[in-house]
Amino acid sequence: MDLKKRKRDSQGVDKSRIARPRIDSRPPFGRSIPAQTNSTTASIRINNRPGQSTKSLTSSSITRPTASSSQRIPLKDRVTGSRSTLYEPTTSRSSVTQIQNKTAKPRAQWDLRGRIGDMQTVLEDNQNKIEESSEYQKRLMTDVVDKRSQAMEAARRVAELEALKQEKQKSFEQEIERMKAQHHRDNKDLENKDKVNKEKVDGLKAQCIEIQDNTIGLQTQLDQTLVESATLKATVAKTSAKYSEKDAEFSVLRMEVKRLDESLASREKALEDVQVNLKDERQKLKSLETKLLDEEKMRRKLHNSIQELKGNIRVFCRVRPPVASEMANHGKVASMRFYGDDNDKMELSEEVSSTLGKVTTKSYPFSFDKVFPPESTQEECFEEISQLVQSALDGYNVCIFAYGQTGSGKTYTMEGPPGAGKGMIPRAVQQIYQVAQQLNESNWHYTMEGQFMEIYNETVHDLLGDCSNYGKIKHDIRHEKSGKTVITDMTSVLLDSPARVNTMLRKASQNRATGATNMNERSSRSHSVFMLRLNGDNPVTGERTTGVLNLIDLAGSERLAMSGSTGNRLKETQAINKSLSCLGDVISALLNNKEGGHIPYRNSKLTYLLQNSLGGNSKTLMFVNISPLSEHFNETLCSLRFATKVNSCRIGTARRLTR
Ligand SMILES: Nc1ncnc2c1ncn2[C@@H]1O[C@H](COP(=O)(O)OP(=O)(O)OP(=O)(O)O)[C@@H](O)[C@H]1O
Repeated sequence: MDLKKRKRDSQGVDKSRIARPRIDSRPPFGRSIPAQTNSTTASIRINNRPGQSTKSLTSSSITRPTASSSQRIPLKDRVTGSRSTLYEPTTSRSSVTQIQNKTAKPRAQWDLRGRIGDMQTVLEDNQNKIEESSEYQKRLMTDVVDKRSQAMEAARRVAELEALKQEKQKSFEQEIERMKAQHHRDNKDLENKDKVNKEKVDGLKAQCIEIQDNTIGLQTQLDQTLVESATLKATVAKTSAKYSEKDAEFSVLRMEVKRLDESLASREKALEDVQVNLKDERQKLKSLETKLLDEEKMRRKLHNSIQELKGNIRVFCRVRPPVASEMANHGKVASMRFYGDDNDKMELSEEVSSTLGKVTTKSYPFSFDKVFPPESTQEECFEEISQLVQSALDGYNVCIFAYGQTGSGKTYTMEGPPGAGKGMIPRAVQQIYQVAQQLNESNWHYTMEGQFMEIYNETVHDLLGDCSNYGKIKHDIRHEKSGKTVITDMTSVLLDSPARVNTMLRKASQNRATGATNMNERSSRSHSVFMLRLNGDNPVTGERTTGVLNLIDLAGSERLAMSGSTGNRLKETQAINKSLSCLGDVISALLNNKEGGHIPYRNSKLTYLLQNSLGGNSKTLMFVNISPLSEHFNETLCSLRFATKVNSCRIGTARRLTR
């Protein structure tokens, strides 16, 4: 049923069902219902809805039982479709006849009594039926009431269903709207996704193209690799062939190895014998080492004895050659003669005119430990002093001076130009390195520290320090009880290679140049002292030594009268002369050699600095440098006389310094 029709019907009870139940034309009894029975009316009031008019049901609208039916047939409820519990009356007229037929024969006309009796029976029967019908009607009425309440219930249910339907419809519509909106959004999303996917697809296409390009490239590489692979295969085949050859060679070698193994076994046997011999040899070597140490000690002792025999203070005289500039200026060379079996004598001579005008030659003979004529080389000079360097390594204090007038060759002798002409300082250091290495074999290990200072106008300057501090720091000299001389704030350089010495000399030269406007001038007017401290350590014997090698380039020794100086220069010259004179005094005092006698070391900075190198425990060598020119004759004479004085000085037996 469509919704509209159902809505219309929901206004009241379905009249088609209620008002027009299917009427069975058959009477409910076995015979026709009498007319008076039909006239029986039952009025039923039906309340469809509040406010609706009450409709009445007549008996005609009630189903009647068919006349022919003698069965009890349940009536079907037309509204609910369920079977009714009402049953029609079963008694009928024919049944009366049947009773008569069963009980007796048909009554004769005359049998009024019998016939009245039959009629009474029929009457009673009819009365029963009427009662039944009345009850049946009552039941029908009850049934109608039930049906009506069912109809109302059904109508209420229909209304509820209608409301539910409305509600559902509304929710359906909302759901449809929501779904439409969702659908719209989904569409949008899909469009966006589609767009993104398109972009991705485009990207993938581009990648695809790139991959295709790469694939082509790789294909090309693959082709090349295949070609290379083919080449390699060919190479492998060749190598395999070679390998076979080598394998064969290897077999031969294996046999050789086997042979060598056998040989090795025999050699191992021989080695064992050698090891036994070696053990013996080691023992011998050990005893030889001990012997060597003893001999080294003996060598030192003998070396020192020789030095002592030679004198702990020695004087060498060196005459420099005339330089080119002097010859160009028509310089005249003084007359000198060098002689003596040991090249230890020289004679200066000059022509002297008497008051009568007679010219005679006056000679001045001198004898020193060694005399080096102008042609002597640096190497020859060093040969003579190398033994003193050895003494410094052995732990003695050694002092080597260069004394002479300005320009006599002191700096040349001490430092010299680089290369073959190098002077005593670089040669001494070089020898020390060499000897120190040799002494390593006798378990002696040496370290060297160098200090380079200048004494100018009785003030000590550090030539290895910061040049900006030059002349600003006051350096004090202290002598420790151990015999070590300490100069405060003085730079000390570890000289672990000969190259370091050259660097150090350059630095000293630069600092000297900084301190003076004219370097040559300054070097002439100051004493420079290179102090090399040598620390030896022998862990085997436990011996430790400290030797000091002092190499001193003295200031020009020219006399005050000769220098013709004034002002500052005069002051400088006085300071130089004082210090040189003090040096002479110290040497004279040492010459007197009185035990415990006063030695005036403190009278000058130079002698105080060299106190420990000029005393009894030291070895001193003085180079007297002289000029070959006759114009310097008198100064040369003075220098040689000073040197002779020094040479006659015999310093007491030297003592070795031990730490
Ligand atoms: N044995 C030598 N052989 C060659 N040239 C030398 C020799 N001795 C010195 N000379 C040269 O003589 C000149 C002066 O020498 P040097 O500067 O060493 O003298 P000096 O005594 O140190 O002078 P100063 O007191 O001014 O320092 C220099 O040109 C130097 O090269």
